[in-house]
Order: sequence, then C-alpha cells, then structure tokens
Amino acid sequence: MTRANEWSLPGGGFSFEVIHQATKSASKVTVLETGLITFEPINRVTQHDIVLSSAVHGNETAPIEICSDIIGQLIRGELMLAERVLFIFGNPASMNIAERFVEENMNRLFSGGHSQDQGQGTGLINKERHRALLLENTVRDFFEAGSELNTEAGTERQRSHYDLHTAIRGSKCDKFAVYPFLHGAPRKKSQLQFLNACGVSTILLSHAPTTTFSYFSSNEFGADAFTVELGKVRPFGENDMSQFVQVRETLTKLVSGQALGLTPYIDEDFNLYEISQVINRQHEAFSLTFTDDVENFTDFPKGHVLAIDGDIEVKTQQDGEAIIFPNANVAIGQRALLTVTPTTLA
Ligand SMILES: O=C(O)CCC(=O)N[C@@H](CCC(=O)O)C(=O)O
Ligand SMILES: [Zn+2]
Repeated sequence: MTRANEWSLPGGGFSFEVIHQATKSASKVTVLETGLITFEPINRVTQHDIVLSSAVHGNETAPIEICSDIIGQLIRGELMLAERVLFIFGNPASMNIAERFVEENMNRLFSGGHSQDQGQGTGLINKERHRALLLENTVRDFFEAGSELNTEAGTERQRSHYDLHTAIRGSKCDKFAVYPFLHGAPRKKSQLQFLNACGVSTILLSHAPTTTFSYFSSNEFGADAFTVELGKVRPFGENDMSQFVQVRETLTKLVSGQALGLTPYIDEDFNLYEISQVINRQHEAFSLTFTDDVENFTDFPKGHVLAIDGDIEVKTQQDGEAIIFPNANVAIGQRALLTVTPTTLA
C-alpha cells in the first residue's frame, strides 16, 4: 500500500492516496465515517458513479466479504480504479453483534422512513434511524459530486447502486435481485445482462414504492439500483465464497473499467417474476402455515392459506404464486412475506 498526502477531514474522517502498482495512476481514498469509504481516480476522467453497499443487515456476511476483498485490492494498489466508487457497510453496530439489526430493520427506513413512526412503538430516534439518514445524505453527496465532474464528450454519466444482501432462508434460486419500482420507466435489459454476468438471473419486478435502500437510490437519483440477494445468511467463516466468484469478478471489472463481456439479452437466460402480493403483518398473533425449511420460490395453488394474521387467513390469489422472504418475526405493520408470479419483460 502507498500512502501519501494523508489529511484529516473536518467531520472526523480522513483521506489518503493510493498508487496502482502497474500503471502508477493515483486514487484518493476517503474514509468518511465508519463503514463509508469513497475511492476516486485523481486526474482521470470518469463516467460512472458506483455505490456498492453491504451489511444493511449486519448478519449478512457474504456481501461484506466480497466488498472487503475489492477494497483490499484497491488499497494495496493491485487493482486499477477506473470509476468513482462509494462502499457502504450499512449497519456496523449490527455487524458487531452478528444480528440483522440492533433496534429496527434499517431497510425499512429509507426515503424518509427514518423520520416517521412506522409502528415501532416509541418513534424515538434509534441507531438505525440515525444511520439511515446518514446513508441517505452520503449517497446524495456522492451522486451530486459526480454530476459536477467532466465526462468524456458525448457520454452520459451513469449512476449505479447494488445493495448486496443474503436471504434468511434457503431459496430454489439462491441468487436473485429485486428491481425497484420505476414509476413506469422501462426496465433496462443492459442491467439484467450485467446481473446475469454476476450469476444473478432471477429478477423480481417491484410494482410499488418501498422504503428500501435500492428504491431510494433508484427513485431519488435515477440510479440503476437493485437489492441483490446472494445465498443464505451464514456467520463469517462459513460462507462458501466459490458460490460468489462471478459476482466478485464482475464487480471488480466494473470498478476497474475492464470489459464486462456481457452476453446479448435473451429471455431464456432469465427467470423474471412480478411481485404479486406484499403481505404486511397486522396482528400480534401472526403465524405462517409452513416451516422454516420451506424455501423461497416455493409455489402454491390458488386459495392456499399462507399465513394466519389475527383471525384473517392470508391466501394465494392465483395458481403458481410463490413465496419470498417469509418472516413471521417482523414488527406489526411490516412486510411478513411477498408473493411472486412468473412474468416477462414488456
Ligand atoms: O430473507 C429475508 O427474509 C430477507 C432478506 C433481505 O434482507 N431482503 C431485503 C429485500 C429488500 C427489497 O425488497 O428490495 C429486505 O427484506 O430488506
Ligand atoms: Zn438483507
């Protein structure tokens, strides 16, 4: 690692330069806060502002390992930096206790959710609410600073945000992405090709605004943003990282400007689903009708009872509706499961 011109920032962060070993090109690394790190090429034109976030849920460790690996290569000067990148480790306090969150699920607190009482009881500001606001401001600053920069003539600056997660239970398709609601704008096949190169070919199309981090970046900054689910929650040391080689290599190529080698878009390469029902828990007495080993993407016939919420039976509304993210242990008012049905791109 090469460190030069180290200097402190008024907010308590610090910056330093790293030199890429092979090309001798310099980049500025800025640690804005715990878990918030930007990498910016010095004296080179960039065209893409990339946000890579992990640990919005602190016990989802495989994405943390993938991002740490890329950061390590950049800091040691082994990997060329071609674009501006903001790495976010979302919830360090929950990483430290190896839990999904400390007080409240942070991925329900974006787009202003941090400032509303969403049925969490007191409505007081807790760790996750502070952090969600900080993450919003950090992403805003990062994208806005990018738009001040020159790009190559004739090219439009791009914004991306891949918010990396792992699912709580096993999945029939163990890597999949949620494509946030675009308010009628067309879904981008080029983004699906990129996800496919990451080994993610199952995509859920959302049809409504949410308070997730990926919807925030998509809706507020026009970023190509996705929640990307990579396997199942496991403690550090228990991830089979060979399952994530494609995503690690593709993200590495993205930040270093290497050819991505995307294959042409063909429908057959993808399993596309649309989100059919968003089922929020309404009562203290809430239970799912299936066990924890029933995997995401398991489908049921029309009229099958999925959950009992108070005295309400929550049922599938059509044949082949499949369950995603079922979790009976959520706060009242929050999402207890999604259902999806197969679809195609319009
Ligand atoms: O497996 C689960 O139950 C949850 C995994 C997870 O954290 N998923 C995200 C999805 C966000 C989205 O819908 O875009 C979440 O629940 O926050
Ligand atoms: Zn998660």
